[in-house]
Amino acid sequence: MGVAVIKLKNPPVNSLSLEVLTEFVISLEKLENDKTFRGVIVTSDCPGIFSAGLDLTEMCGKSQAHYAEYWRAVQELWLRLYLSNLVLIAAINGVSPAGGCLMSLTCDYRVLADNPKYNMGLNETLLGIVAPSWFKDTLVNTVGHRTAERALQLGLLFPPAEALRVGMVDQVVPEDQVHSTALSVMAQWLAVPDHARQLTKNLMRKPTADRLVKQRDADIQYFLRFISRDSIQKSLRVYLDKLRQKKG
Ligand SMILES: CCCCCCCCCCCCC/C=C/C(=O)SCCNC(=O)CCNC(=O)[C@H](O)C(C)(C)COP(=O)(O)OP(=O)(O)OC[C@H]1O[C@@H](n2cnc3c(N)ncnc32)[C@H](O)[C@@H]1OP(=O)(O)O
Repeated sequence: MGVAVIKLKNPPVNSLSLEVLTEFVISLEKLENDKTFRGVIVTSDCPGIFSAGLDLTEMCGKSQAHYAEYWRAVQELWLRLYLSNLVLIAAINGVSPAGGCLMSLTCDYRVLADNPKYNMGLNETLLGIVAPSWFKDTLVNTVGHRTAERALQLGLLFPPAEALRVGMVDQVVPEDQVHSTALSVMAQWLAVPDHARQLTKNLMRKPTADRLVKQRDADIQYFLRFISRDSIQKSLRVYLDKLRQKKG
């Protein structure tokens, strides 16, 4: 039925490095241009981890030029995914904090594996950073304003039952059924004529995407100012050190 599977593979935690973001955009563009494909299942090849989100090492201790290049790549992937003409279904087979959650929120439908460890949410505040307005918009468009307001301020990571309850995911299924469920949901979405579904998707999502498109450069400058602050760099270093020391 013209369905591709994009399996993220950047061990150990599928962090969204500049390279991963760039390759993801290229793969998506190829699929968009190949008319034999109408849908994509986005999933992970890293056991237990859908994606650890943006790569913190790309946002810490690097040059301004690097931050700018990285942020443009984050924007680009979000725009491509959010406005994709393809049906995108996230088969979430692991934990998905922050950017990992955002990636799934850009999809048209989310199937999450029923494993209490597989938390998802925008936890940026717990790192001492702030989810940008377009991350916020994506969450609001999915779960509504009040749930998003509370989740964003508290940096909540929802276990599967809670994620389902607040509407962050559409279905929670046993782990071994995530892929087959994504495939059967895909069949339902592909039963709708492409042009009508695509125009409707655009109607729903373009106003949100346009807000970023209209001020992409300003958004990059905003990010640069924010991420370069000593206090923010310090928060990121402390968080990364905590992650690294967890093992030792
Ligand atoms: C005035 C207002 C202004 C507003 C302006 C806004 C401007 C914009 C501001 C900036 C916005 C940024 C938005 C950020 C989005 C993000 O996505 S930030 C990333 C958030 N991610 C996380 O918090 C997840 C962190 N990771 C984990 O919790 C765990 O690693 C895990 C995913 C649950 C997996 O656990 P486990 O299997 O136990 O693996 P670990 O041992 O923890 O990790 C293995 C190695 O991987 C490294 N690592 C983990 N996550 C990341 C990451 N996101 N980036 C880079 N590296 C990561 C970890 O350090 C380990 O490394 P080593 O010890 O070197 O092996």
